[in-house]
Amino acid sequence: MGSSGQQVSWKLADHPTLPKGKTLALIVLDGWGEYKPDEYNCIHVAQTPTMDSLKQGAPEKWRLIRAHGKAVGLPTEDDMGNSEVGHNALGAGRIFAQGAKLVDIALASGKIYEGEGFKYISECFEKGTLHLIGLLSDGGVHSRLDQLQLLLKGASERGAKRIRVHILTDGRDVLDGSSVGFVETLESDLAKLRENGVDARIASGGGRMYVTMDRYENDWDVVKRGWDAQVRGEAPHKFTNAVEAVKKLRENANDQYLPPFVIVDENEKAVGPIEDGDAVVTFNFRADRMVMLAKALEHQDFDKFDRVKVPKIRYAGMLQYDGELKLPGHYLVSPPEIDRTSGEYLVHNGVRTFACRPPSDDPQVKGGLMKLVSHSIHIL
Ligand SMILES: O=C(O)[C@@H](CO)OP(=O)(O)O
Repeated sequence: MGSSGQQVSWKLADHPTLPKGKTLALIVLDGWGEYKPDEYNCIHVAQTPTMDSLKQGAPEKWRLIRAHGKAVGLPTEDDMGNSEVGHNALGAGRIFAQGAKLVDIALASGKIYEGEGFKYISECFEKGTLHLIGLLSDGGVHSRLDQLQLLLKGASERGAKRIRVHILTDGRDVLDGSSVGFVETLESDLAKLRENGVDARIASGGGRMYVTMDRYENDWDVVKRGWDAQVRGEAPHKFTNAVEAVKKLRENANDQYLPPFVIVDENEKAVGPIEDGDAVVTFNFRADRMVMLAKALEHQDFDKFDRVKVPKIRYAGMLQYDGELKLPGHYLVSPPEIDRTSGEYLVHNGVRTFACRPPSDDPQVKGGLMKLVSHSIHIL
């Protein structure tokens, strides 16, 4: 059965030019591409004899494929590609809407608020606080500021009376230093919510590479630093204002590596630690750098660091980040369901495949390009 529910044949017709029985290599070069041939294009400027000879040796066979924008299921042509969307799109043979686009559609139609995930967290709005944790930028790779803004508006209109945002500054998908402007924009949105009677504030923060957004269980201390600030309200730096915090901490670190900070009131008390009865949403749509926090928030038997305090909360991800682990169990938007990948077709047609990939790409590749199938050999 295909995703439409129709019975679809696995049979592949013979290729018109590729000979049968010969070995074929598919090699993915991360970060390689063609663009305007000017002095700022490092691939154009570099000496690339092998690629040049491949291109010039058989120009009739040379093709360019798009790895960004609508061609890979992103919302607009201005959206840059990235490893997750690339791995999902390669080999699918069709364009699947990716996380960013699925969230846009769900927010625009309002369906996000009708889903099980939102209903689940909104049970806490009457008595508890809604915490939103995620990357604060308009990079569009892991999250987007405009989606956070819509979620803040939508949640407050649907009963959230107390909201705390735990920000992670970017400087990787966007220019270093842009964090200050993003925090100012968020602060002015939160001020408007306060004018309308919603107690909305930034509660904590830190740079994405130093706080929270580690991936593939590389360094649990990164997640712990975030946990201490977000859940326990503890961090080495305390400020009463988030713009001031980011400006001050940037004197010694760039956006990606800002140390963790908490926002405190006039009595030095953290304004927004996560407590029993609260709701938590991680608003990144991209999975890889949210999975570790999702485990810490959701797993009862978590043992990667001492959480000290484990509040009883209702937690939902923007998307479900790991389909195999069903993590998290509650989510606001369903992730893309990528089926019938080229790897599956090859297996069904008796073509043996050998796949070799870096372990770091494992979760993404498993879902897309080479979806693990029983007859292929995968080497990490
Ligand atoms: O480091 C990451 O998380 C992203 C950029 O945000 O890079 P890549 O898509 O190459 O994994």
